[in-house]
Amino acid sequence: MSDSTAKILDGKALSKHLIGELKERVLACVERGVTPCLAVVLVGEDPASKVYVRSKERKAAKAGIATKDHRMSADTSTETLLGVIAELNADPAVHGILVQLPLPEGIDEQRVLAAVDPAKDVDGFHPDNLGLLMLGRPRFVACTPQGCMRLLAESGVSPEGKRALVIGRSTIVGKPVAQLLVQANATVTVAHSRTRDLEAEVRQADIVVAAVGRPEMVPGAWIKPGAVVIDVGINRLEPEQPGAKGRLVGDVHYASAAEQAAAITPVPGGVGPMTIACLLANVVEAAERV
Ligand SMILES: Nc1nc(=O)c2c([nH]1)NC[C@@H]1CN(c3ccc(C(=O)N[C@@H](CCC(=O)O)C(=O)O)cc3)C=[N+]21
Repeated sequence: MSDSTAKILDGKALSKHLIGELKERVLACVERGVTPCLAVVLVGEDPASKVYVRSKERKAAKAGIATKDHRMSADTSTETLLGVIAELNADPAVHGILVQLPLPEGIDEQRVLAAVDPAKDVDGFHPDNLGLLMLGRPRFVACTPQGCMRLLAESGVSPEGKRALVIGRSTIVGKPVAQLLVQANATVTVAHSRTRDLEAEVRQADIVVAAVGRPEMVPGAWIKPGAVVIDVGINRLEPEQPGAKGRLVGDVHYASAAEQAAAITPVPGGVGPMTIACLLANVVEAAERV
């Protein structure tokens, strides 16, 4: 018998609400003669990336944000890509620049990310913006970590004084979300592939942020009763029938975790849509600063 009482942190609904709220700010920009514009740079043919990019562009349009698409072939050189970024940096009509990751093999990702004008770095991946976050003076904060914090706020549980566990230490999610949790006065542990006893860490955590990209790796039985679970993983399982589409699951086993947790994000419909809403909010912020 399931006695699931977990509050479902509905990222899809919340992101709709946030994008709706952006419309007014976009209008205020437009009245000053500034139409917020996001340039999206997509290198190569990764089908999943194409889906994300399309979804971003559709939602941008809903908020009244313009988008400029730059598709480049997978064999593009780092130099050519740097040239495109220099043009976008210099273009006053462009307020935000997003270079879709991962970049194809052979492109120097660090050089590319560092080349984006930090004032247009709506992904928050430029070393300046990562540094400002570390200093507690954030300018652009990476979108997925921001989305996680927004969903955590939605749970009604304050991170202050709580034990927070971040599983994963990537530059785009794990590290920045750990930093945001520290700034929210949580006691933060970062677990990763070399962590000796992940189960023991999870069992102690009042807040779990899972960002490893391994389908259902955290069983619900590990979740401390009353914890808040923020699941960043978006993993597509092998389809049950050939030709069918596999199911999307998170890094946490949702059904069993929902029986333990006070609040939990679903996959899909949790962190993913919030990432896009936060990206668009960053674009509007960049345009407002002009
Ligand atoms: N520079 C850069 N910035 C990014 O923010 C970035 C990136 N590169 N590369 C790829 C990842 C992935 N990403 C997602 C955003 C939303 C959903 C999303 O909304 N997913 C839906 C499900 C979509 C589906 O059905 O496939 C959901 O979770 O409900 C997923 C993935 C942003 N990324």
